[in-house]
This record gives sequence, structure tokens and C-alpha cells, in this order.
Amino acid sequence: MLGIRVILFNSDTHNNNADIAGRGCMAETDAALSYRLSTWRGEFVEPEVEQAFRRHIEPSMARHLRVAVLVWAILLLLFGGLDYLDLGWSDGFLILMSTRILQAALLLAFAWRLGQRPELATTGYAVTALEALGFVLFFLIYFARPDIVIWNIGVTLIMLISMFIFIPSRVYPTLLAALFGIAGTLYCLALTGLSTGLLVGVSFILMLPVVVGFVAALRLQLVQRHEFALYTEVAEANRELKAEIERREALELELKRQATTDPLTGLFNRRQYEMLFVRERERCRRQNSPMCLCIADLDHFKALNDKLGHDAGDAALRHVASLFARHMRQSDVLGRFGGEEFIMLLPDTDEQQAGCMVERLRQALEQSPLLLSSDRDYPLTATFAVTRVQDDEKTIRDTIRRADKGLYQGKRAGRNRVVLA
Ligand SMILES: Nc1nc2c(ncn2[C@@H]2O[C@H](COP(=O)(O)OP(=O)(O)OP(=O)(O)O)[C@@H](O)[C@H]2O)c(=O)[nH]1
Repeated sequence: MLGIRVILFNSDTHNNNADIAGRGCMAETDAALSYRLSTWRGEFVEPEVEQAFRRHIEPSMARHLRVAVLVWAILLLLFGGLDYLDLGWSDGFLILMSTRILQAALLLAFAWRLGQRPELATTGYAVTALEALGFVLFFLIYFARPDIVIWNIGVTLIMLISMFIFIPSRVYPTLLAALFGIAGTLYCLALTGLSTGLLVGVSFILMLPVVVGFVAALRLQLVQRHEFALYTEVAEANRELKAEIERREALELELKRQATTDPLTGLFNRRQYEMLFVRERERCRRQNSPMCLCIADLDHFKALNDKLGHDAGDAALRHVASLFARHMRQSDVLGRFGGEEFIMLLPDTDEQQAGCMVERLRQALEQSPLLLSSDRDYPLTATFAVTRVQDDEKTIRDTIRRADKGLYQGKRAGRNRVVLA
């Protein structure tokens, strides 16, 4: 089962203790340490992990922030309509509308910049500065429209909670901007003559959304990071699993190849061509189709080995194997019978067709000498024996025995020929 190695700590002091304790432990602990979360900061303790998380959420955060900023800009301009209804085309309206247009323009510029640099959503204090500036311009309304002070306080409440809800993952910068907004609002209210008692009440009311927003946003930050840690763990485990599966598949393929092929020539080995013989014979019998078998034995191979060495002999075997393979059909089976002998199973082929095809092979070999590094050619020939697989033959051995006799005849008759057995 997958072990999730995310650890939540109550404070950085605990983290330090865990750090010290953890160093003595196994690799598992080391891996776990990288995902430690600081509950009071709502962030990963390790800066690299926090950065990785921020990069991960950056696109979606920037998208959400852009929407929030655009909605903010639209609302600002729409509220200008209410100003006009109350103030008409007056100086007060013009001042207010100018500040609204200025704010909206700043917000639109920021939304455009966010599209280009999404990292502004997660790093730096650009968002906080914008929030603070938004408050400053909002403060002007207290003086331009003292008649709607209650309405303004209500809007401030909504702004305070919205900052935490719609601009997540920046809980402390947001807290800073919110406290600035509250202080400024209280200062403006004090300047407009609000009594101390009422100021205390308003400050209490304004603090409420900040406390709720702060706690909720902090919780959200932790949950987001917890999910990220799990996601990273699962992705990593998946990657390892995939690599392991690929490694095993390659190993399986290699084992299968080794179990079915001759290592020198890459042709089917005895076990494999015997198995294929049974399968093809059954198929040909069902389809009432002829099948032939051919054995090819290189001529005077011992002399080649003796003259040029065993390596040249091996090269000759590989050369012949690839030549035969090139000249045979896909459906034919080519195997190494042992030593300098090759075996061919020719399904759906009668003696005459097999004789023609094998004669072509013989000629091809005769015309393809082994190229030696010393710029010399070494001529190669082989003797071939072709025989038809009989219906009553149960195993390949019966067929091979007959082909062997043909091969013996061919060798005795002078080699480099095709014998029908
Ligand atoms: N280089 C190399 N030689 C092999 C291999 N397997 C068998 N031989 C050699 O093949 C030679 C076969 O020799 P013989 O059976 O006397 O046959 P020949 O010399 O080809 O003579 P004929 O078949 O009568 O034409 C032997 O010298 C074996 O050592 C191999 O995998 N590599």
C-alpha cells in the first residue's frame, strides 16, 4: 500500500525537534520531511517545496485572480451609476467617478499584467499593494458621500471577506492589507466625526470578517498543500511504478527472446521451431495444405574455422542466417539446427515450390561470399535437403530423419546442391 508521507506539525518549534529526531531515522523520514507543513503559516516548511506548490497552482490562481479583479473593476464602475443618481452631474460626482475610473483602470492593467506574468498572483506584494490602494481610493468616498456611510461600511465588510475568499494562498499579505483597510476606515470615520463608542463597535464589526476569513483561508491553504503533497506522492509512485513495469516488460521480452532464439544468429532455437512445427503442421493439415521441411548444411565449414578462426566462422553463420532470412517468406520458419546446420519450415508449400525456393537460396548463398576485413572474400556454399511433411508423421524427428538422409546423399554427390528427399 502506498504510504503517504505528509506530516502536519503544530509549529516550527515542533518541526525543528522533528528535524533533529528525523535525521537519525531512515530514508523514509527524509522523504517525509520535505512535505512538512507549518500550521500557523499555512505553508510548506521547505522553501523549495513551497515554490514547487506555488508553481503548481500559479496558472489557476492567476486565472481566478483575474476574474476577481475584473469583477471588482466592473462593480466599481457600476456603483458610479448610484453616485450619479444621488449627486447628479456635480463636482462631488466627478471627483468620485474619477477615482472609480482610476481604480478600474489600475485593476484592468493589473489583470492584463497577470495574463503575462501569472507568478504575480503568488509571489511578491503586487496584489497587497493593489488591495491597499483600493482601500485608499475607497476612503475618499467617506468624504465625498458622508450620506452613505453605513452603506460604505457594509461594502468594506464584503471587501474584507472577499479578499480572503477570492485571493487564496496569500493569507498573511491579505491580513496586512485587511488591517490597513480597517485602520484607514476607522481613521476616516473618526475624521467625519463618528463617536468613540461607535468607532469601537465598527472596529469590532470589521474585525469579524477578518478573523473568519483569516482562519478559513489558512485552513484552505493547508488543505491545498496537503492535497498537493498527496498528489506529488501519488505522481512519484506512479512514475516509479511505470518505470518498474517498463523494466520488467523489457526483462520479460529479453527472457522470452533468450528462451526462443539462438544467441549467435538470432534465429529460432530448437525448442521454438519444434513448437512452431507442431502448430504449422496442424494448421496445414486442417487446411489440407502441403508443408515442407528443409535442412541446410554449410559445406566445408570446418576448413573455414581452421583457416580463418572461430570468430570468422561465427561471422559466416550470422551472414548465412541473415541471407536466408531475407530470402524467405514471413510465414516460413527459419531456425538454427545446431553447428553449421539450419532448418526451414515451409508451410503451404509443396515439394516443387520448396525445391524452387531452396534452389534460389542456394544460388544466393553461392553469390554472396563472406566479406573478410582483409578485403578478401571467402566463398560459401551449402547442401540442402528438402522433404514434404507426411500426414502420418507425429513429430519433427521423423521428418528430419528423412531430410538427413537426403543431406547425406547431397554431400556424397559433391555438395552445393538441393536434394529432394
Ligand atoms: N565458428 C563456429 N563453428 C561451429 C559452430 N558450430 C559448429 N561449428 C563447427 O562446424 C564444423 C562442422 O564441421 P563438419 O561437421 O566436419 O562439417 P563440414 O566441415 O562443414 O563438412 P561438410 O558438412 O561435410 O561439408 C566444426 O568444425 C564445428 O566446430 C559455431 O557455432 N561456430
